[in-house]
This record gives sequence, structure tokens and C-alpha cells, in this order.
Amino acid sequence: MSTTNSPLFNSSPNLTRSSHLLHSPGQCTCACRHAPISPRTIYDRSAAVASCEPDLISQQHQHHHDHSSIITTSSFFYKAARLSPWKSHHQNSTPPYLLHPPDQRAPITRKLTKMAALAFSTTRFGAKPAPLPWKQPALAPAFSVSLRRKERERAVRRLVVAGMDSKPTVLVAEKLGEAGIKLLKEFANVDCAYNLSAEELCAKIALCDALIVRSATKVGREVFASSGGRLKVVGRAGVGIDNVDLGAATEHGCLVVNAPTANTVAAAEHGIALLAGMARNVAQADASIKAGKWERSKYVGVSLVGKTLAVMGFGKVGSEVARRSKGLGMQVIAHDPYASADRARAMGVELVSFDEAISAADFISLHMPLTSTTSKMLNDDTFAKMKRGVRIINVARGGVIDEDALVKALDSGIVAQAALDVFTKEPPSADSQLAKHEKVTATPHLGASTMEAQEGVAIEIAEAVVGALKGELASTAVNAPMVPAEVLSELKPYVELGEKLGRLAVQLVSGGSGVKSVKVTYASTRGPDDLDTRLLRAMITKGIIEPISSIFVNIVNADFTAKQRGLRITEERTHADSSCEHPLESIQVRIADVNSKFASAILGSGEIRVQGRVKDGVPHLTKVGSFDVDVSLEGNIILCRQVDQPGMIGRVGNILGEENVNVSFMSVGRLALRKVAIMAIGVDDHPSTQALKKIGEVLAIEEFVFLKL
Ligand SMILES: NC(=O)c1ccc[n+]([C@@H]2O[C@H](COP(=O)([O-])OP(=O)(O)OC[C@H]3O[C@@H](n4cnc5c(N)ncnc54)[C@H](O)[C@@H]3O)[C@@H](O)[C@H]2O)c1
Ligand SMILES: O=C(O)[C@H](O)COP(=O)(O)O
Repeated sequence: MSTTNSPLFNSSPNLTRSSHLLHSPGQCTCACRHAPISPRTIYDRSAAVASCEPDLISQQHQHHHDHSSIITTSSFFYKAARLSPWKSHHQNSTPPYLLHPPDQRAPITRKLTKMAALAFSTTRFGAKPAPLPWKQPALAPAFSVSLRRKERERAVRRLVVAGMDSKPTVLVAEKLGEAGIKLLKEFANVDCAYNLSAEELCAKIALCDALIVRSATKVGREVFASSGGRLKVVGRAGVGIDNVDLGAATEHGCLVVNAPTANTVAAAEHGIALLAGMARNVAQADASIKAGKWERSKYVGVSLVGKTLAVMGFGKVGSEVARRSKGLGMQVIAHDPYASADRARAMGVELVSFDEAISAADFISLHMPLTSTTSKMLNDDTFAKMKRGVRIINVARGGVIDEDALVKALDSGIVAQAALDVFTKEPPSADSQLAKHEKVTATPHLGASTMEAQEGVAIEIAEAVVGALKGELASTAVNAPMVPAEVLSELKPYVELGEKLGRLAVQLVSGGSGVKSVKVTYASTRGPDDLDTRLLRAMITKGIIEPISSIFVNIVNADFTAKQRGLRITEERTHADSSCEHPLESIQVRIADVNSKFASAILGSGEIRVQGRVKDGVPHLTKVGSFDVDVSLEGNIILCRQVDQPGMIGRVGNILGEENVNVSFMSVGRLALRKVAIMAIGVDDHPSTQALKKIGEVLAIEEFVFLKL
């Protein structure tokens, strides 16, 4: 008779960790690789994965980071596995999203919330929050009959009430508009602590579930490390995320969201202000007047009309600068390797190569993000290719220019003037040759600093952070791709199924060579392009890893964590012969080269197999090893193999009843009449060791196992 003793788990029926399981990473045939993706490309259907290994995916993602900085094409969908990050530190409470019907939420999040809330909010150790009454899934048909529905609903309400008094904590580390603070306070405890030193930030962060910063706060690896796993969301109140270590965030399962749209116009207007102000020496002439001078001939400017402006980075800000410059009568060309030529053409802008842009321009305006590729993009070599007397505007990031090279170019006259809002080091040192240069007009990173933009950014980031803390889909995630709401809605029950199958499969392991190789088979009527399995894979990974480690796995870090542990997950599809509209007929999880504490779960191939499907929106276990069962995946499960004879259900039911363990479902599957059968029993509670012992003592029961979902 099997027990819960195994190299994976300690002798308690409560599963704990094992540290020796997983080793070698494998190969990847992930189809999601290397398409040069435009920023915020969210859902790449071509990324459908036939067989996918995490390590190459991670590299791929890094590649995207390097080239576009916005990253959203990478790994997989954040949301589900956020698993209501806030809850990981509030284990016994229910996230407040359960408190409000979806239609009472803020407009931006409402739509997504409806679809995402339930299946995407399980917790690290606790059970998935039970569905709300208005989203109660239908009962499973046929063999699976819920005995305890009323009680479950009551339990939900109790949980909801219990969750009301514990709030997550959000640290706001830089000045944020009042409207955003107000929104945050409706949901969280808000700690506004500005001008923290790096040490102070690290000290505080362990008490915070979310952190909101602008561009001045460096959120480096040490911040994530210091958080002790509590920090679940970093909100960048603005566009540029170069001050956040995205790699470290991902490794720590921390979502990074930004506010990509609210300051676009402000930044573009500032670019235009610098362009025009520089051309007419406004700042210098103003300073001269204030110094008591009247220098009309010294400050003769240059005209803009008819001049060529090269917009470097034709994204949101760049496009708006281009539009406005055309209104000023300028010829506008642009360079952006990822921008659409059609979109540019529609605006009357020609996309050209980097060299063409810089050599043809009278004015060059920089609007690309700071990445390893764009760092020091303007340098000695590139200045040498420019027209003599060119003028440079930089409202992007100081680091895209080699500042020493710019000083030289200004001194030599290659560059006639520069207007700079941003510097490599902010603020620049008091003796910065560049900031003090007479040909330079400088502002202290004011691009986003209008009243309107700051309010907009504050609201945008507050909604994103609150949404993420609630476990909702993050539509502005920068270290995880986003999923169209309709896809998410469709996949939701399958995601839950995948996680539970992973959880069951790994709990069946009792030794062998460690959980290194997992094969997932999706039976679907859909073609590969119509079914993106990344989210499913991430959740299966979560289900497999969490019961055997102390790692919090979510959609952000699932592939990374699998790779770290040497867990190779391969995926395959089989074509399901069905006319049904559902995306998946079944999901099968197999773990190779292991022993099982429940021998019936092992196939002839030596693999542990569990398989399930979604029935009426509810995940069901339908196969264990070679046995067919049919049990709804709620609560916990006892699997028994017994001699197929009358009275077995009653006998086990009695034992559980005597121990006050509620049975929610029972299902029996057999290979041959009166020979051997598998009984799957859904239980709401954790049976005592005594009860499990009694089940084991029933003569006809050959083996049994208790599994937590
Ligand atoms: N000064 C400020 O206060 C302020 C305000 C807003 C934005 N910004 C900066 O401006 C940048 C652009 O903001 P946005 O909202 O337009 O972002 P965006 O993502 O909409 O646009 C960035 C564009 O740069 C392009 N790009 C990427 N790599 C490139 C390369 N090597 N060469 C040319 N183009 C490249 C991208 O394809 C994209 O189209 C931000 O990253 C931020 O750093 C500064
Ligand atoms: O990237 C941005 O959004 C701008 O640089 C604004 O930065 P700020 O929030 O520090 O003003």
C-alpha cells in the first residue's frame, strides 16, 4: 500500500519540497522565435508551439528586449499565473477582486476582469478562490455529482468577508499624480516615500507587494532580491523601462507594467519646443537678457521650414513629433527598423536606413528606447557621417548618445546645436561639459512633465498595478506578453485544468531519476495557428514545480524556473475528431523515468500519465494511467485501486464520513468487470492520517493515494 513517503515529499500528506529533482535542459523547437516584432505586438499566433523548451525561449525574449525594449512579444501571458500575486502573502484571504461584481470596476479593467478573474487567481499554497456566485460553473454531468454545492458557496462568502481587511501595500517611490494615488488607496495601503536611497529602497521593499517608480529610481536586481519574493508588481509611471532590471524581475516572477500612452503628447510637444527653441536660441537669448544684455545679432537663428528632420524611432512619440514637424513645413524622414512603412507613408514620412537618415538630416530628433542596441547610437563614427551644422534633439534617453563624442562634435562644428532633455547621468554633474556647453539647450528631463500627462500617467499606472495585484490581465506588461481577452476567456478553464493535471502528476511521483522530462499532449480540433499553448504550458509548469519546491511560479517566470530546475517540457498535439467548438478536447501530462506511489498511474512506457478535459467549464480528471475515471478537479482527490466488487464506494464513503470528511464526487473506472477498478473520490477536506490508514486497511483496496489540488 502506498503512502505519502517519497524522495519528493516528506512523510506528511501535506506535500513539501524536494530539492534534488531536476537537471538537464533540453532542446527547443519553439516556433515563437525571432520574428522582429513591433513593440506591443501582443499575440503572435505564429508562436504556436509544437515542441518547446524554456531556455531558448528565454534567450529569444532577451533578444526582443535588446531590439525593441518593449518586449511584449516574449514568453507567455502574464495574467493567469500571476495567480493573484498579492495573495501569496495573504494566504488565508481572498483577493478583493472577489468583492465586486465585474461591472462595478474601472472601465479599463472591467472587460478583462470579467474574463480573467476566476481561472487566473489561484495561490501559491492555498486553494484557488472559489468562483463567485455570478460565475458559478455548471455542475459536471454523468458520473460526477456534486454533493456539497451549497456549502461551497457559503464557504466562498466566508472567504470573501475574510479577505476584506487585509490589503496589499504599494510603495510609491517617486512623485505621482493625485488621481493615481487616490485610485491606489481604494485598493491598497499606499506608502509614498520619495528620494529613498538605494539602501532604503531595499530595506522597505520586503514589506511591499508593488512598487511604483518614474525614471529616477533604479530598480535593480538587488531590489528584487531584497523583496524576499513579496514584490509582485513594479509599475513604471511612464514609458521608458531602462531603469528596471527586467531580467531580474522575470527571474523573481515579478511583473513589470508601464504607462505607455499618457505622456506621448507631452514628450512630443517638448521635442517640438526644444526644436523650435534651439533653432531660435530662445533659452540663450533669454539668459542674455536676464544678464542685462541685448544681443540681437548674436542670436540669429535658423528657419525650420523646408529643412529635413530625421526622426529616429518612429513609435508613439516619434510619430507625433513627425506629424507636428510636417505642420511646421519640414521634410520628415524616419528611421525605425521595426516600424511599418505603410504607416509612415500614410503620414507622408519616408522610412530610410540609419545612415541615410543621419546623413540627409538638418535636424535629428531621437525617439528610440535605450537598449543595448541603441546605447551610444550617436558616436564619433556616426557624427562623422552627418551634415556639417546638423542640430540634435534628444527627448529619449541620454544613453543613446555618446556624450563625450557629442561634446567633440559640438566643438568641431559638426553639430551646430543640441537640445537635450535627458542625460546619461541625471542630474548631470555640476561640471558636465555637455550640459554647460554654450551650444546646448538643456532641460531637466521634463518631457513627460505637464499637468495633464502626469495625471494621465498616474491613473494609467495605478490601474495597471491594481489590476495586476488583483490578478487581472496586465495589458501593459513589459516582461510578459498579453493575451487578447477573448483568447484568455476561451482558455481559462483549460489553464486551470493544466495546472491541476501538473499538480496531480507530480504528486504521483515517488522517486526514480527525478522529474526531468514532462510531455504534454493537447488533443484539439484546431490547427497550430489557432491554439497558442504558451499559457497552458506555463500553468502546467506551475502545477508541476510548486508542489515540490518553495518557488512561486507564475506566467512571468514559469519557463525560466523550469529551465533553472532542468525540467524539460515538450508539447505535442494530436488531432481530435470532434465537431466541437472548444479549443481543446483533452490535455494529457506524462512524466517520464520516475516511479510512482500509485503504481496504477504508470503506463507500460514507464511514464506517469494523467489526462483531463473540461466539461461544462469545469476541469475533470478523465484518465489515470490506463484507467478511465471521471472526477471533477475540485478540492482534493483520493485515488484507490481495488478489486472490482460491490460495496467499495460505501465502505470508503463510510470511513470518510466517520472522520467528518465531505465527499464531493466519486467515480469508478475499471479495466475489466469484477477484476480491478480505480475509484476517484473528491474530498473537500484533508482526511486525517487515521482515515487514510483505515482506507488502506480495507482488504479489497490494493493501493491508494491522497492528492492535493
Ligand atoms: N523625456 C521624457 O520625459 C520622455 C517621455 C516619454 C518617452 N521618453 C522616451 O522616449 C522613448 C520613446 O517613447 P515612445 O512612447 O515613443 O515609445 P515607443 O515604444 O512607442 O517607440 C519607440 C520606437 O523606437 C523604435 N526603435 C527601437 N529600436 C530602435 C532602433 N535601434 N533604431 C530606431 N528605432 C528603434 C521602436 O521600433 C519604436 O517604434 C521611450 O523609450 C522613452 O525612453 C522620454
Ligand atoms: O520614459 C518616460 O516616460 C519619460 O522619460 C518620463 O520619465 P519621468 O516619469 O521620470 O518623467
